Formats: sequence, C-alpha cells, structure tokens
Amino acid sequence: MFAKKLRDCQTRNKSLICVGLDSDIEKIPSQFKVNGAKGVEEFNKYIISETYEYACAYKINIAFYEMLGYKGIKTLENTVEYLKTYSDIPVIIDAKRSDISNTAKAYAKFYFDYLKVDSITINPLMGVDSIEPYLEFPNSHIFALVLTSNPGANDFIIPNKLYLKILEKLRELEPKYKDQIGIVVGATQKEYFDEIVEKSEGMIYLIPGIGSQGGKIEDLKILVEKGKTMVINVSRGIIFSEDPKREIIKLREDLRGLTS
Ligand SMILES: O=C(O)c1cc(=O)[nH]c(=O)n1[C@@H]1O[C@H](COP(=O)(O)O)[C@@H](O)[C@H]1O
Repeated sequence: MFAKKLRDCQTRNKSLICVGLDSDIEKIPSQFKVNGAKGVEEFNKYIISETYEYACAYKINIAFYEMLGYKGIKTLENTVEYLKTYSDIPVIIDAKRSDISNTAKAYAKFYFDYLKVDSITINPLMGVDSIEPYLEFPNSHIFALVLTSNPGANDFIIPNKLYLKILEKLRELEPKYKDQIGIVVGATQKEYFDEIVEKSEGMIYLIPGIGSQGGKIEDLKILVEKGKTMVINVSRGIIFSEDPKREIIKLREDLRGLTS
C-alpha cells in the first residue's frame, strides 16, 4: 500500500524529498550519454546509489524514457526493477494519464500489473470515469493534478478555481478508494495553499516545482505547520547538480529547518 510504504520510508530516511529521475539524455554527463538508453539506466543507478538513504520516494517522468523508443521503455523497466532492490522505497511514475474508461484501464495495466509501481500521476480533467479505472487495481494509488506548478495554471485552473472543483470530486471518490488518492500541488502556488488545505484533509500531497521552477522550500512552511504528509519532488535540481548527494541532504536539512 503506497501510503504506508511512503510513511515508513519517510520515517526511516527522515526525509520528505522525492528524487525525480527526469534523466534527459541530452543533459546527463557525457560518460553516460555515449551509451544511449543504457547510459540513462547507468546514470539512474548512480543517482539512486547516491540518494537512496536520503529520499522518501522516486518519481520517474515517463517522457524522458518514451522519447528513446523501445530501448527507453526497457530502461524505465530496468530502473523500476533496480529501485525494487532498494529496501521498500516507493516508486511513482509521472505519466499524467487520463482517458475514457477502457483505455484508462489499458494504461493502468502497464503501470500496476506490468511495472508494478506504487503510484502514478493522472490528469483528472476528463472526469470521474477517467479516474476510477486507475483505482481499481489492487494496491494502486494515484496523484491527481489539482493545481499545477507551471505558468499555464493561470489559463484555466486558477481563474475558474478548478482546483477546488477537482478536490470536491476527489473527496467524493475517497470513501470508495480509501488511501488511494493523493493530489499534486505546485510549490510555486503558495497563495492558494490555504484554500487547498481546507479541502484536502488526510490527502497526501505531491509537490513539484522546487528549484528549477522557482519554488522554494520556505514556501512550504504552511503545509509543514498544518502537518500535511508531503512528497516534495526535485528533479533537475538534484540529478543534474554537481553533487546529488550533497544537494538532497541540503534540501532535507532546509526542510527540517522549517519545523525548528
Ligand atoms: O505531476 C508532476 O509531477 C508535475 C506537476 C506539475 O504541476 N509540475 C511539475 O513540474 N510536475 C513534474 O515534476 C517534475 C519537476 O521537475 P523539476 O522542475 O526539474 O524539479 C517534472 O517531472 C514535471 O513533469
């Protein structure tokens, strides 16, 4: 079960930081890049070995694997398998999936039956019938996009207060799918945290947007104070830093600083 696995890992590693394996082949160091998709896998193994003691989860954005074709999908699969050899660390695939129910079910089979990952991101805007198929797999978990971190959140989501409407619908689903639904809220959207907190009791937050997108650890103070369970994702800021281990330790310390 994702929620328990996450909480155990957060306690064990004293961390809320999730490492985003957005391993863009164009950006990985040249000694890995020369090996193509295999090099991405080797790079991921290096990042995992440097960070696993300080992370609460790994999030793999599928885009950087799909773009390499079938070899990229194999790299994704091998990375997931490799992560499973590390003591019970939750694996999230960032796929932002959706679709009508039979198609959604087919997508879900890949993540939950084949890869057997702990959670995936989904886009809830096609409605409840596009969300439920992902929840019907044993032990599945989703993070639904509620308020995204990008500037485009100002196009539809914010002016129409869609984040509140999405939350309401997710809450309706909760009794049927207990502990299976988390929410994605961008770290760059701190002015909306209060409203979201009010409507999301008990839900786990996946928070992207720290670092490269301008969000700061201090911006999460209110969520820490409210005792929210959070998975704070940092991708480029860790994996492409000079010293990924130093970076994740620093993020973990900065976050601890908010509570002291
Ligand atoms: O669903 C996500 O994870 C996500 C939602 C969102 O609103 N904003 C966002 O940046 N993300 C993802 O989080 C990661 C952020 O990467 P960095 O900006 O490099 O830390 C990327 O994989 C994004 O696709």
